[in-house]
Amino acid sequence: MVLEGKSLGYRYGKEAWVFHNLDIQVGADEIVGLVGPSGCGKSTLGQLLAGHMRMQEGHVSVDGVPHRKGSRNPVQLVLQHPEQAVNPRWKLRRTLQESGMMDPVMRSELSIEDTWLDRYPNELSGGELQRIWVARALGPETRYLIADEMTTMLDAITQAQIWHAVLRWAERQRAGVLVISHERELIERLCGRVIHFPF
Ligand SMILES: Nc1ncnc2c1ncn2[C@@H]1O[C@H](COP(=O)(O)OP(=O)(O)OP(=O)(O)O)[C@@H](O)[C@H]1O
Repeated sequence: MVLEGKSLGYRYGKEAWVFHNLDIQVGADEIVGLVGPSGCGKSTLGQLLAGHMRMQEGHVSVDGVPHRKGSRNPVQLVLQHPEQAVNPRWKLRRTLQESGMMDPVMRSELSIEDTWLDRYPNELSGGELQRIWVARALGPETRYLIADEMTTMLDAITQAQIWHAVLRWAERQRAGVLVISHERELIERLCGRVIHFPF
């Protein structure tokens, strides 16, 4: 079981290629770090693996099947700014319900309080809203999580809580996680394998 990108290439418009002929694998059950200098293409790669951008070269497969982003994407991407990921006009209960993610265990592990669910996104703090985004991403159909600077803006306690919940979820679900981060300590603590990009 593996999330696999083969011979990937991407360029924005007529700009130079960000990368070319790139192969990457993240096994289910694996926590893999992706590190590299600013601008080298880590976020671009994350978007391609999650199917959020159209491939220009190569292909991505999820557990041996070509990746097609449907209503239940098995590859979930969580970024830094949750306010851009949720519908500002929906109360958060609806946001979680729409994703089929009302699992009380997950909510408890992420310390999501029931009262938050009756609020709009702008009525929560950044850290509270990020927990909602993470909960939404970790549904039963999710096979791989791509965490692109997912906890960078958060305080140490919230960071630790979120990662603790993600690691427990990954273990239960036998899911793979790709951790994109500039924080070396975090990568060293979490990841069994680290990919240095560009490679
Ligand atoms: N929408 C865009 N249009 C044009 N160029 C872009 C766009 N998004 C990113 N780029 C360029 O593509 C390259 C790779 O960007 P990307 O965000 O993938 O890098 P990164 O490694 O994630 O960087 P950082 O560590 O700073 O987040 C950079 O040179 C960037 O300027």
